[in-house]
Amino acid sequence: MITAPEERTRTAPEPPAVLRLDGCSKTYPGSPPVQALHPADLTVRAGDYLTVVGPSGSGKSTLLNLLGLLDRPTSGTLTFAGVDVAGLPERARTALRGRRIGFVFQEFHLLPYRSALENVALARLYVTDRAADRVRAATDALERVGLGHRLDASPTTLSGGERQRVAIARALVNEPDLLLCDEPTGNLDSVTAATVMDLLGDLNEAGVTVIVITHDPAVAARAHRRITILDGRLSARDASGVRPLGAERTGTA
Ligand SMILES: Nc1ncnc2c1ncn2[C@@H]1O[C@H](COP(=O)(O)OP(=O)(O)OP(=O)(O)O)[C@@H](O)[C@H]1O
Repeated sequence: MITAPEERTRTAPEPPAVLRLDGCSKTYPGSPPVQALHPADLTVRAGDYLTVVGPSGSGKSTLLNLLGLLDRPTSGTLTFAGVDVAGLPERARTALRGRRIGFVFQEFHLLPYRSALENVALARLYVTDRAADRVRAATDALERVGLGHRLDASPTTLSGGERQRVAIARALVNEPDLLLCDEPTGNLDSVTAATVMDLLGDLNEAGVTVIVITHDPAVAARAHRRITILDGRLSARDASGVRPLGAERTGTA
């Protein structure tokens, strides 16, 4: 079939949104209350690699807790994989989080008396009670992060970089829609940190949607999209610098 020129030049449709914030804000109660996140709009699409960078106290943890469905916004709507999650009951939010978001933290949070394989396989209890499936998926995930030869190793015998790889394998084991990383290199020396960031880049190249929250501009520079957070306000940053903010809202990124 001959394709009309206008069809050939038509741009590909945008990938689906994994996560959408529409006017999401967060105010912690107290006297006085603390507005940690001003109303913000943000869309994260399948295959994105996005970093949120900001100094201490700027609102990074507040945003991470919202993006990871660990907390609810004070106002606005938050949609994850097409589901409006702000009003979901806690049990449904926990299920969504366990199955569809992989978390990577600065402190690796591995169980010291379990092998690498067991640490990863345990996370798959969210999706199956079949032990053989859990072992297979955990083996695949550890191979994916280059640790197929250390399945039986205890985390206590692994280096910091290897521990973080196990944590990344654990985050991947349920094939999540989103990998959400909170200061993933915070406990690593700069050389090891670079290898972990290389791994996150490779995973993104392979199609994994990645968000990294960090105070480290070098880590942030790895991403295709960079969001800055300052005093609870988001702004978008790309190679050309800070983009002007949306006129109607200060937090459109
Ligand atoms: N539970 C809470 N109650 C009241 N205020 C809070 C609460 N949690 C955070 N805050 C305040 O909200 C603001 C943003 O805090 P947040 O922890 O999100 O920042 P952060 O960028 O993650 O900081 P850091 O890098 O130091 O961890 C800060 O002023 C903080 O004091």
